[in-house]
Amino acid sequence: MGATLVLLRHGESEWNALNLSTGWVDVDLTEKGRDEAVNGGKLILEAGVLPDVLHTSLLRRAINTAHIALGTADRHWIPVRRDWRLNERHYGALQGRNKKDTLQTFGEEQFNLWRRSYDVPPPPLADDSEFSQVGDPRYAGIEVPKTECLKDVVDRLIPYWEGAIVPDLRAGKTVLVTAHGNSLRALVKHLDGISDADIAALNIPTAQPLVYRLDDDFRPTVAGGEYLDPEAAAAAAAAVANQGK
Ligand SMILES: O=C(O)[C@@H](CO)OP(=O)(O)O
Repeated sequence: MGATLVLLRHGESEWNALNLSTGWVDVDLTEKGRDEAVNGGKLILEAGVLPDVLHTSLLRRAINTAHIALGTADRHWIPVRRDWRLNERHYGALQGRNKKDTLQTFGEEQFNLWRRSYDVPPPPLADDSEFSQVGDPRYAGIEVPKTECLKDVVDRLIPYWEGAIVPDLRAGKTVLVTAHGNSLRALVKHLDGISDADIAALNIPTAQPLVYRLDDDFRPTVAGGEYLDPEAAAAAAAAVANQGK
């Protein structure tokens, strides 16, 4: 039968604009980020990949991107599920730190390991840090991470993929997932079977819809999916890759 999945990273956030590592810190979109979300919604509308259901993280940059994009596509009314398992990777003690400063202080090799390796988490964040989410009511009932590597994100995200998103796809719904650079890297790694080494080179651009047509086993029919605006997506992904330099 086949199913359609649309992945959308949030538009530029206030901390993207300041080049700060963000993770679970709940910053909003910039004006540019809101414009990017409108553009993402237009692309979705023009391509006719109209979502029937939305899955988002618990972070306002993803929630607001979905709200704006779906409003633009006239699909603001579809049902929504929000889950912490779609949150950005927790950036540990790097949350709130400038990426360029981190690179200069610790060197490029360590910076790249923390930023893009599969299994090296940044140092843990202290619970009493102003950037900690411990005690935030939205995470009642779960143990808030102190840091995460991409493997940790895969481990917490796949149960949600299998338990919440796949059932919607199986029911024939077109599913929109609005999430984050690294939580979407984790999902794409799983979908495309990307190796632990190769995932380091993958960057997800802000607010560029990425469409996966899936087969009956929920595997991509086209490896890597298809960006609705491939040129803009490639340029924006290259800009993400170069943050810190
Ligand atoms: O700061 C973050 O949480 C992420 C996404 O914005 O950054 P990076 O691309 O460096 O992993």
